Amino acid sequence: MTFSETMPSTASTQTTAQATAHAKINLFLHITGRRDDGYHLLDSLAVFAGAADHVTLAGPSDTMSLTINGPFGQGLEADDQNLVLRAARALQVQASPSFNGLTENFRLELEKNLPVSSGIGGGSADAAATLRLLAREWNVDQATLFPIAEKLGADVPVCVAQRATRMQGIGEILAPAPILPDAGLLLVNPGVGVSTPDVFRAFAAGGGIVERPEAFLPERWSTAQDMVADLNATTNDLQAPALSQCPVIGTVLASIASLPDCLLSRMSGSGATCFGIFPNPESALNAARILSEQSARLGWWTWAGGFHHTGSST
Ligand SMILES: C[C@@](CO)(OP(=O)(O)O)[C@H](O)COP(=O)(O)OP(=O)(O)OC[C@H]1O[C@@H](n2ccc(N)nc2=O)[C@H](O)[C@@H]1O
Ligand SMILES: Nc1ncnc2c1ncn2[C@@H]1O[C@H](COP(=O)(O)OP(=O)(O)O)[C@@H](O)[C@H]1O
Repeated sequence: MTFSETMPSTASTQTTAQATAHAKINLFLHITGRRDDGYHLLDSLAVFAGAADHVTLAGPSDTMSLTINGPFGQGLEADDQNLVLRAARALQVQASPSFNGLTENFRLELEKNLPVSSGIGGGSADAAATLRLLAREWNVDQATLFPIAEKLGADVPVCVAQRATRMQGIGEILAPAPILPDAGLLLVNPGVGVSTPDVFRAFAAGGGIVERPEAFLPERWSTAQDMVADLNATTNDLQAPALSQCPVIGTVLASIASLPDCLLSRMSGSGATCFGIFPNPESALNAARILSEQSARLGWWTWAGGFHHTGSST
């Protein structure tokens, strides 16, 4: 983590620790099989955007507690089901034998900037950020976080790593991904939550798994154009089923595709957030400016910038 992610100082003398929970984007998502428990096997290239939530240790407390603020905080309960508290408690159990005078309970604060249930793994990223943050505080080795992460959700392990990763299985098999170019990224969410189970159900009902050769990925992409040339041979298998549940996704995809310099327009995860790839962050910001009148009128959330290039622990 960078210094600014981990140790911002408050106005008072107290020092707080913070971790950044970057949005996960599935640049492609192929469904390759199904497990006996009904979960679908994936082959996906997960990358991270500059857009992020923030989790802060706001001070010691009698119990592990959570407050939520930020533009998407309303409607998200700070209860035992919140992935921040679930992650904190899961790690607490593992770390407890070695507390030795360390603070065991914290007031946690979540700044919720990412739309909820939107295919960019905000809850998973929050859980992963909480694990990384408390692991630092309690001197827990980051490598031991992965088994805990897996139990919290299919996307949590990749969010612990928080670097471009090829994910397989249901998200527990992680392999290195190509080094990414300095491409531009535009995210657009139409403000409609999509149910992940419903989208997987619609996928199965719509014909299910397509046999195809495994996607080819090089060691690096030097330009956004090179990356998109390879991504054009891939798809998001959940896009059509999500569109059948939530037709506005089609409008979002077409709007992104019509923007100047857009190289690719696609949905992330189970939706409804869609992304556009642009030659560089400046062209993505320019595209967001052009879209701003339409997105304000329709109540769409947008974010423009680049990839988060650094892994979580650097
Ligand atoms: C589709 C992906 C791709 O990265 O992203 P999101 O749309 O969530 O961002 C993930 O695999 C989502 O993982 P996650 O968000 O943890 O899913 P969960 O809440 O555990 O799953 C909700 C439900 O979706 C179905 N499900 C989920 C994942 C999977 N590989 N196969 C499934 O069939 C199951 O019915 C499961 O009960
Ligand atoms: N901190 C959190 N942020 C977002 N969602 C959360 C959080 N904790 C629990 N959830 C629940 O997790 C589910 C998935 O949320 P999210 O990760 O935003 O979806 P997606 O992976 O589709 O973007 C939602 O039903 C939400 O209520």
